[in-house]
Amino acid sequence: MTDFSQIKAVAFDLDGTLIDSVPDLAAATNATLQELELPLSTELQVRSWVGNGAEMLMRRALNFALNTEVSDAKLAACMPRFMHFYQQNLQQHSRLYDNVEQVLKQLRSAGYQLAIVTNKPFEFTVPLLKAFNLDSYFSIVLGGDSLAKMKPDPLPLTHIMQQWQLKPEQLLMVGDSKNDILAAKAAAIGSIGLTYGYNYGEDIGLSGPTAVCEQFSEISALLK
Ligand SMILES: O=C(O)COP(=O)(O)O
Ligand SMILES: [Mg+2]
Repeated sequence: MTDFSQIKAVAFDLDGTLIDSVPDLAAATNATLQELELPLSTELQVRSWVGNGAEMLMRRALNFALNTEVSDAKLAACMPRFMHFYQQNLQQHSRLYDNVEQVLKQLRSAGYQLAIVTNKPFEFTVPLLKAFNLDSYFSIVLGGDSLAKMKPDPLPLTHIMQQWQLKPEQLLMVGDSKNDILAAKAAAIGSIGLTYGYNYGEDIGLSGPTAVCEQFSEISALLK
């Protein structure tokens, strides 16, 4: 039986964990591809390309559309367009997963400190949290570009442990992707893997999280 009794703080992933953001990410990806007169991506493809930040999403989309490795220069030229399109429609078609707000409220009332550790660029992270009225739950918010390295590097998690003076057994990572689980392992902390998210179409259980949940609501039973 997994023992989370020492946990004092929880770091949450964002895309595929709290928010199903792929519909808007796909729209911004396709608006960028359309401008370049390239073939468009399906939402299913974009689901399998999310996980390593906006630039990697666009790199994967361009590699597929061009049927070859995109040059760094071409990718760099496209990024401002993607950022522009995504900024315009961050929450048009995105939605909160079931019971997210309820569980966050419960955890805060129970005294847990909560953080966001996402690979999404920081400039989109806070507006998206605000759009869904979630910003007040988190006292640390880290985007993929907030520190020198993003998940699966442990740096965002070790940063939180330093900020909040936590031992590894006191911090838990909750996410949908192997990047979340690998970052947690590298930081020597526990993790919960959620099965409903993206994870490149792979089973999150294969990454070996401490526990696997099928629904966000199951987290409250693990953290009493
Ligand atoms: O934007 C991404 O690529 C992934 O974001 P996440 O780390 O919140 O899942
Ligand atoms: Mg995710």
